[in-house]
Amino acid sequence: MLRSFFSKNCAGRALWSAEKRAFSSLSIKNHERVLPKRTFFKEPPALNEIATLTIRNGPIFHGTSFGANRNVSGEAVFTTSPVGYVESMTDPSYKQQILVFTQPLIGNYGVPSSEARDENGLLRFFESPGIQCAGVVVSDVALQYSHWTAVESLSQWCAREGIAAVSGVDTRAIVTYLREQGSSLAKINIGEEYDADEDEAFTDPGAVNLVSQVSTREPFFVSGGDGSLNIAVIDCGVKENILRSLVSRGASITVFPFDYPIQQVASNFDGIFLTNGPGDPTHLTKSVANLRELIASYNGPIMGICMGHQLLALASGAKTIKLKYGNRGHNIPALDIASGSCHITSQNHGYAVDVATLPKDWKATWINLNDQSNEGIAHVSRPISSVQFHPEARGGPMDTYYLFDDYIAKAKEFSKARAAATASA
Ligand SMILES: NC(=O)CC[C@H](N)C(=O)O
Repeated sequence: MLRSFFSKNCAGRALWSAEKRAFSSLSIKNHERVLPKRTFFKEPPALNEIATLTIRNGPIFHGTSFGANRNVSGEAVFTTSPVGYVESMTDPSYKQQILVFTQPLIGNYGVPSSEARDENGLLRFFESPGIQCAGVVVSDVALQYSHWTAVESLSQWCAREGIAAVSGVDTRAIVTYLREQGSSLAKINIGEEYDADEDEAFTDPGAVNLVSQVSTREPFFVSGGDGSLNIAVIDCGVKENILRSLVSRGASITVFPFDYPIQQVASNFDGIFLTNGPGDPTHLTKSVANLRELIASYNGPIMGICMGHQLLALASGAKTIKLKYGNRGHNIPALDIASGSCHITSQNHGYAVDVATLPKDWKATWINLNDQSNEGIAHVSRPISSVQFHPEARGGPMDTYYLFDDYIAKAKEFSKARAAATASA
């Protein structure tokens, strides 16, 4: 039975009516994240203009612009992914970051349509409705493109979305600097004029709650399977492929804003899922407090990915740390401690769980074989676990897809147990 809670406005938001069926598509809008309106720009790409990447207290790189005629600021980070620039750039976890690609040629297969949907009504090619990073830096951009899904070039896409883009710089030198000095604040200026010393022009994404900028404003529902398996997703900036991975396995999902008091409605669900998201997890004090109550009161399976992993760790009482330059790529080896097997994983994070601070009823389950940082935790006796890497991939290898199968199996088991308990009550 759905409680009247749903009809209340618990976080200053209008929620759907309790009188309607709990998870019916009649009661809430299907398949749409409620996000601030996107602004599109009409100007063509600023091609052949000088573009300057200035790293705060660091080197300055002059190249050529191929995106919007706008100056941007953010945190410069690098990714070693050879492909998947569309997926990376639309991943909300890259919010306010300037993404440097180590792959020398980017853009050669163009950009697919943002409108395309799959059979469940989810975005087909994008990980969110549009570009999330602030800017991109590449060694060489392909202005000519060819792919059956492509509708425009990387350059046209960046211009339309107001994203600054630089090519013709030595990305090896940038990456060498970032590896030695750590992820750094940076800005991209288009045109001849730039002021390397103008400190206030550097915005620090680590200083603010970025999740509130990318999480859905309202809960939404996506129907999957026969409707009997219901998962609640806490959206910290969810990648569409997390939603696809749940729905394609037969789950109906209700996606909640990041700070929603999930512990108050959790008993309606067969499992809770915590998503990826941008920025420093310690800003999300409300979400952590909600999770702490959830863990204390809910017996179903809880799974977290990346930001979700870090939030779960904070809720358990552990701490997170900022890594020097993070892990971003599609080729990162992670060891499953229990089985002793190594999997190649997709990653995008700057923070990590400090495994030394894990309370005794939690254990580390995965380790990064490049830098030995934590890649996963689990509760010692309950079906609660999370991973730092991205089992949903997109882009990247699908080696750890099976973690979704395991989670869905646990949710089905819990669903049966719930049904049996209700029947005998
Ligand atoms: N992809 C993610 O969820 C990233 C988590 C967090 N923002 C970090 O950088 O560590």
